[in-house]
Amino acid sequence: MTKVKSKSANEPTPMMAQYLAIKETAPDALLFYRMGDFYELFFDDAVIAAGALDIALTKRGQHAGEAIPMCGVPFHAYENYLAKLIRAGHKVAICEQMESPEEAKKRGSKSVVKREIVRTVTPGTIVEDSLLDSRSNNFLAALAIFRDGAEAAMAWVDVSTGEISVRETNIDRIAADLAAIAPKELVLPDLKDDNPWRELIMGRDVTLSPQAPHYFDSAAGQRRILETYEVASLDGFGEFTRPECGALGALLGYVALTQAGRIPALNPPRRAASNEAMIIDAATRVSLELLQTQSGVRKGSLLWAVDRTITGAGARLLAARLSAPLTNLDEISARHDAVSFFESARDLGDKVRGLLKETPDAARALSRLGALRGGPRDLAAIRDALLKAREIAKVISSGANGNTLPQELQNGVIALEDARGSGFSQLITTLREALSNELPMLARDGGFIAKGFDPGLDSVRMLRDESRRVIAGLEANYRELAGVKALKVRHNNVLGYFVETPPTQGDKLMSAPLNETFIHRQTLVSAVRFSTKELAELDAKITRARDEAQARELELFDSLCGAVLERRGEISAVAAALAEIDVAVSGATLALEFDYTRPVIDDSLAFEIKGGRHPVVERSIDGGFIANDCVLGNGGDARLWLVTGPNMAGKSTFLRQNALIAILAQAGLYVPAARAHIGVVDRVFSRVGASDDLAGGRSTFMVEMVETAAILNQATSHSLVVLDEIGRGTSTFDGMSIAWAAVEHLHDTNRCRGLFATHYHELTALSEKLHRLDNVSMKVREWKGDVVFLHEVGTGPADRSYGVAVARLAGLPPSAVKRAEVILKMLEDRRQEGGSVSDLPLFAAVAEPAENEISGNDPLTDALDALDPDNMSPKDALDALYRLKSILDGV
Ligand SMILES: Nc1ncnc2c1ncn2[C@@H]1O[C@H](COP(=O)(O)OP(=O)(O)OP(=O)(O)O)[C@@H](O)[C@H]1O
Repeated sequence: MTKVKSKSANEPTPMMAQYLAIKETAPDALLFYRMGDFYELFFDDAVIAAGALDIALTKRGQHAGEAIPMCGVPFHAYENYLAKLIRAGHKVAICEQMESPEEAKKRGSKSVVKREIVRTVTPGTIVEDSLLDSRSNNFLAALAIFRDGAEAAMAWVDVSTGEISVRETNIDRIAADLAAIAPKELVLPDLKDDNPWRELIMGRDVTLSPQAPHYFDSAAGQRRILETYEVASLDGFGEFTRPECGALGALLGYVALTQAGRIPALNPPRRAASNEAMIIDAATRVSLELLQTQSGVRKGSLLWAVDRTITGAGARLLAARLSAPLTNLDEISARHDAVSFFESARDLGDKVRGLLKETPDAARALSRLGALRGGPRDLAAIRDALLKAREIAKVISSGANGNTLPQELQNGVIALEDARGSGFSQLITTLREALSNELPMLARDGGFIAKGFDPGLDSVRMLRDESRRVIAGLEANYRELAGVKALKVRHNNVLGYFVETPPTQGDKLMSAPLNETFIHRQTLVSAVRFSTKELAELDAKITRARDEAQARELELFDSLCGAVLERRGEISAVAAALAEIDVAVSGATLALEFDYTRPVIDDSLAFEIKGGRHPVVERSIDGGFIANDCVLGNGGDARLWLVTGPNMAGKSTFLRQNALIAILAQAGLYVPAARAHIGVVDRVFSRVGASDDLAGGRSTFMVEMVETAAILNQATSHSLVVLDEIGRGTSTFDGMSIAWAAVEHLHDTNRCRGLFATHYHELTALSEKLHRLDNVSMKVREWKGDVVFLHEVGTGPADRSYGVAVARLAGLPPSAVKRAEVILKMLEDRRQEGGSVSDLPLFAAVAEPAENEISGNDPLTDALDALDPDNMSPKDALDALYRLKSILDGV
C-alpha cells in the first residue's frame, strides 16, 4: 500500500499530492478516496465523517509538519455509511482507482495509482433504493434570480424518477413554492447577507449548494437544455422565459456535475403555470399537517389519513397532489371523475389493487438504468411493470362495460395499452427470455442471464462447469493415489484449487514418489496444502471461462439496457399512468371505506360543507366524531364566522377540517362530508396563535404578527382563511385589539371566506357592525358541576368560557380551582358593576384572601407544614402519607 509519510515534513508524498489536487476540485464534499478495500477520508473530512458515523478517527503520516487525521469505511459496506452522511445533509465525492496497482507500476515504481471522482452524491441527486424513501419524492431544485430579484424562476427534478418542472416565482411566493416542493437540496446563487431573498430561504431543512452567478446564465442554460435532450430547438418543450432557462440550465448543470457527466434519463421539462396550483404557504402546511405532523412524522398527517395507494409511485403522486391542489375546474373534475369511476365499480378497483401490489417501481428502475447505475433487478422491474400494465389496461377496459372511460383514465389506459404494442411485446419477450429467476443486485456479480438465451455464454459456462466437475472427480483419484482418505480438494483466492491433507499425512505426500504429483505449498497447524499441475491447468481454465462469462454477461446487460432505454419515453408514460390509476383507485377505496363524498367545485364564492368531518381526528377517536356544517360566502350568507367556545370543545378541529376539505377537494379527492360545494379557492391560510419559533430567533408574538401580516396582505376574495386564537401571545388589550382589527380587515378589505376562533368574547359584538360576520359557538352542557363537550357547532356566541371547569378536568389541584372560581366571580361582579376592564382589581384579588378558601386555613397545607422529613422514619413517612390522603379525601 502506498505510504503517506514523506521524506521532508513540508513536502507532500506523491499520493498526498494527488489527494490534495483532487480534494481541491470538491471543496464542499467529503472526499471518499479509494485505497484498496477502503474509502479513506483525510484532514477535516475525516474529523467530520468520524463524528457523524461514530467511527474511529486515527492518524496517518504527516502534512506540513502536522499529523494527518484519517478515518476509513470498507468498500464492501460503504452504502450504509454513505446513507448516514447524506441523511445528515453532507455531500460525498466518490473518488475511485482508475487502474490497478500493477498498471501503475508499469509507469515507474513510484507512480501513484490514477484516481478520479466518478460521482458526487448529494441529498438531491441520489438514485439508490437504499438511500431513498419509496413513497416520497426526492427533489433537487435550482433557483435563478435576475435583475435584483425582479425576475426569478425555480426548476426542480427528481433524479430518481426523471420528473422535471420549472416555474416562475417571485419574492412573495418563493417561501410557498419552496414549501410546496420541499426540495432536499437547493442550488442557488451566493446571496449577500442583506439580500431580502436570503431570509426567505435560510433556515429550512434543505441542503444549500450555492454557485457563482454565471452558473445561472440564461443563454448558457438554453444551450445546456439543448445538449441534455439532444434537440436542436426548445420549441418542442414550449416557451421558456429567461429566468426559467437560467434555472433549468443550472439544475441540469448541477446534475451533470454530480453524476460526473452520466445524466440519468430525464423526462422533458414541464412548465408549471404560476397560477395552476392553490397557494399554501409554509406556515399553513405546518399548521394543517399536510404531509407530516408538527413533530415531523407521517402518522397523524392528512396524507397518512387519506393514503390508500399501493405503489411507491402512487404514494409519491398523491403527496404531490396534496402539496399542490389545483385551481383549474376541468382538471379537478377530471380527477374526481376517475375516483368516481372506481367508486362505482368496487370489484374492478379491488382487481386493479391486486395487480398494483405486484407492480414494481418502473420509474425509479428506469432512472437508475439511465444513470448507468442499474442492475439486473431493474431490468426485471421494467419487464414486470410492463406485464402488469397490460393486465391492468385489460381489466379496466373490460370493466368499463361499454361506458366511456373518464378522460383521466383514458389517457392512462392508452399509455398502458401501448404496453401491448408490438415494440413492447418484443421487449418483454426479450427480457423474459434473457433474465434468470434469481437475480443479483449488481451486473458484475454475474449469473443473471438465463440458460439458453445466448449460445456463446452457454458454451463458456459449460466449459467452466465441466472443469469444476473434473476437479470434483480428481478428489477421488488423488485419495486413491495417495492412500489418504481425509484428502480434500479445496479452493481459496490465494492458492486457487489445492489439495489439503491432515498434518499427520503431509510427509507422505512430500516424499517420493508422490512428491512428483503433489507440490508442497503451505504447512499450517491444521493442514498441509499442495498444488498439482492438473489442478493449476483446470484452475486457469475456470478463471478464463469465468472472466469470459462475466464479460459476455456485461455485454448482454448493456444491450438489454439499451433496448429498455430506447423506449424510455413510453415506459415513463406507462409508469406515470400506473401511478395515476393507483391514486384514483386509492381515492375510491378511501371514499368507500370512510364515507367520503364527491365535492361540487365551481367558480362561485360558495363554501357550503354539510356534515363535515376532520379526516385525521375522526380516525384517531375511533367512532363518535360529531359532523358539523360550515356555510360561508354564498349570496347573502356570512363570509366570516367568529367561533367561540371553551377550550377543548373542538374549535381547532372544526377550523382545520374545513381548510383540509378545501385542499382534498381541489387535490382531486373526495371529502369527509355529507355534501360539499366549494367555489374554487386560490389560497388557503391557516394559523394558530402563539407558536414559538425559537430556532428562527423570533418571539412567539412576533411570529404570530408576521404571519397575520402575511395573511392580511395576501388573502384575496377567493381565499380561505382560518385563524385560531390570533393575538393571545400578548397582553389582553393588545391581543384583543389586534384580533379585532384583523377581523375587520378580513371582512372589509380582503373580503375572503374565513373562520376566526377566539377567546375574546368581546369580539362577538362585532357581528352587529359587520354584516357578513356571524357568530357560532361550540356547544357544551353542564352536568353535576362538570362541563361536557358536545363538539357541536351552534349559532350565536358562547355564553361563557368554562375555562375554570376545563382546568378542573385537566387536574389542577382542587385548592387552585377553588381559588380561580373566587377570582373569576370577583372579576365578573366588578364588570357588571360597570367597572372597565382596566380597573379590574387583579392584584387586589391576589392580596385579599377570600376567607376560608385561601391557604393559611387549609388543613392540608397545615399538615404538610408540620412535617419534618429529615427526622422521619420510613414508617413515620408512610403514616404521614395516609394522614395527608385522608385530609385530602375529606376536603
Ligand atoms: N367534532 C368532534 N367530534 C368528536 N370529538 C371531537 C370533535 N372535535 C374535537 N373533538 C375532540 O376534542 C379534542 C379537542 O379539540 P380541539 O383541540 O379542536 O379543541 P379546541 O376548542 O380548539 O381547544 P383549545 O382551545 O384548547 O385549542 C380533540 O382532540 C378531539 O378528541
